[in-house]
Amino acid sequence: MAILETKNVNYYYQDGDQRRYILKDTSVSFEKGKFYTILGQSGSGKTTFLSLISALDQPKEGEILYNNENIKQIGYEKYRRNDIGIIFQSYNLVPYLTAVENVLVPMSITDNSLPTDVKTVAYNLLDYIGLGKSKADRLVTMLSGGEQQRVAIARALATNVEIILADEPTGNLDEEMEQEIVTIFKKLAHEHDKCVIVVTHSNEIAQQSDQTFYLSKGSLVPHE
Ligand SMILES: Nc1ncnc2c1ncn2[C@@H]1O[C@H](COP(=O)(O)OP(=O)(O)OP(=O)(O)O)[C@@H](O)[C@H]1O
Repeated sequence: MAILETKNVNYYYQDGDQRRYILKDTSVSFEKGKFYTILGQSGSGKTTFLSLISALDQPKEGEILYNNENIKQIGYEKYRRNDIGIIFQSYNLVPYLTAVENVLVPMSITDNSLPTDVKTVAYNLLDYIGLGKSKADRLVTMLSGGEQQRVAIARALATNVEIILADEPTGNLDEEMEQEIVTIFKKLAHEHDKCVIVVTHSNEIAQQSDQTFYLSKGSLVPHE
């Protein structure tokens, strides 16, 4: 069963009296336990699509369903707070906080029920993702790019969400680090039953995913 679905989603920018369509009648569905990639040329609308399923922006027409419920009904803010984790190319961590403090931020605002000892959960998550206690207690600006992106992944997982969304998560990383991050995404999907959706330019990453969609001329087409 689909955990996330778009139904006849349209998105366009108004250019004078013309509408420039970025997404046209887009209907796709995503399941738990799968690692998806979205490929497409620069400017094709990949980030736009991700911002719609992240509820950072809203479709002009059509619906986005989480567990069969329109995210508009759930409430965009509530959906963002409780149901998804987002990872950005530039990490978007809070620079004056330590790694573990960054992971604690979403835990303090979610409505999801979490264990009482959230700090232990945060340390365990960082450890799972490859950052031990000494790095967890370091200011994030004192960590390497790859380590910062691991913190961002731990932060995305901290509220126990089922959907992980990432926009060019390895865009700032070297190949070795990229592979390590991709391995984490695969594990999250296959061992922890998450739905992982990654926007990327990389065919190498796409080849490692369970399903690739190619975005072109407003359509998201499954890629064999
Ligand atoms: N505020 C805006 N007003 C008008 N056009 C916009 C606006 N924001 C984005 N666009 C256009 O929408 C199109 C899709 O942008 P988007 O960032 O989603 O593409 P992308 O596939 O993620 O590109 P890239 O791979 O380069 O990041 C682009 O042509 C962009 O110029």
